[in-house]
Amino acid sequence: MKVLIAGGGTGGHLFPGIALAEEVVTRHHANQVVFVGTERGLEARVVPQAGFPLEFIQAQGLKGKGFFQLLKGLLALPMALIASFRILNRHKPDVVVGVGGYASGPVVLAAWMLGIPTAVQEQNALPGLTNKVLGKLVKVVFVAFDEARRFFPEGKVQLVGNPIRRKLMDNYLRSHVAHEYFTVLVFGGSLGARGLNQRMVDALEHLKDVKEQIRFVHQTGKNDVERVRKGYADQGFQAEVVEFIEDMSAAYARADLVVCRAGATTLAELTVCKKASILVPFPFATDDHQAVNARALVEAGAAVMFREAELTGQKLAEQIRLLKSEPMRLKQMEKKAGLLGRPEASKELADVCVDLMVQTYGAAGREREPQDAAPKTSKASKP
Ligand SMILES: CC(=O)N[C@H]1[C@@H](OP(=O)(O)OP(=O)(O)OC[C@H]2O[C@@H](n3ccc(=O)[nH]c3=O)[C@H](O)[C@@H]2O)O[C@H](CO)[C@@H](O)[C@@H]1O
Repeated sequence: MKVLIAGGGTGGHLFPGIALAEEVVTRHHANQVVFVGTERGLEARVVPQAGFPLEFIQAQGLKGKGFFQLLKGLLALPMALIASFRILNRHKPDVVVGVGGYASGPVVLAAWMLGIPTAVQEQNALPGLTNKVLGKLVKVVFVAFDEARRFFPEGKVQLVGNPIRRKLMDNYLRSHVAHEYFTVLVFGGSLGARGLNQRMVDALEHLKDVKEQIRFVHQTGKNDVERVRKGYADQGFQAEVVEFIEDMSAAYARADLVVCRAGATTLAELTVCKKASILVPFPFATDDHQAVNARALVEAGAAVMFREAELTGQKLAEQIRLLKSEPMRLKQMEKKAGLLGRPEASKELADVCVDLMVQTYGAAGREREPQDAAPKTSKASKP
């Protein structure tokens, strides 16, 4: 089976795609995955690192950018479609899955026009514009929140959760590694969050009395690392402050408490890794979708949420102190987070991809050019 995954931009869109890709290629040695993204997205760095081929198209967003940006985006669409047709004709995928982000729209649209089976994966409780439009065309819409169902045609929706990268899945079985100090992991989605960085630095002066008992691992995003590092140092706290955490699995495993945004992929990871969290949704997310995402965890008792506008450093410090002082409550929150986890999401997505391929091309998949074909011996047992 060959799956083409389109989209990316940020980690929240890309990493569920990587998780699906990992599942597909581990199922059978002849299975292949190719990604299509944009040169300015996170995929340009992460996909090659993960060992998957990546094609680029030039694509732009259409929503919320003003009239000229909209016009620019619309004018760029025909070129993006032509590039997508070329890529699809070259790779001849059995299934195309859009994960959101700029490249997703044109590639999934082109695949649909060519009669290739298509699906989209919507990570959030409130879908973005592209997925709402594509949802009308594709065969299957994967959602992670029940709230997202109502935006898509009935009968196409499959509620499977957000796929989690393989390395993070290790935490499903072993969510803690031994460590000496109470450890707080602070991160602001894949790009970091200045607002959250500031609140955390402001909180430190209210945590001085427990500074010997507490450690921080803090991801800042670009251009804020020095300022935040200095913030911890000035107050005498031990903290690992980095721009981006490559190994989130290790970071979660060490964390007793997570302070973060409420991006959908982050939340899926918190539940699979069974982590208690303080959530501060990104206040400018389209339709406030991060707050809606967060609600599921808050209502289940797995997290507490603060709106950024109402969160002072002092309030954040009080909440950290409170949770640190109540290990039983933290354990309960972890348990409740775990109950929401969907560790099988990538498997379920991959199963549906196989079904889509079989329905359209039969069990052997599409005929390919010899250099691209699966080894002869394996064809009978595909996928
Ligand atoms: C500002 C914005 O619109 N953000 C959106 C974006 O968020 P964003 O890209 O921030 O995505 P999420 O918070 O959902 O996921 C972040 C991902 O990045 C990984 N990670 C994070 C930090 C780090 O240092 N290293 C690392 O690997 C996390 O493990 C996770 O896999 O996509 C999400 C999923 O559609 C949406 O819910 C968010 O609202």
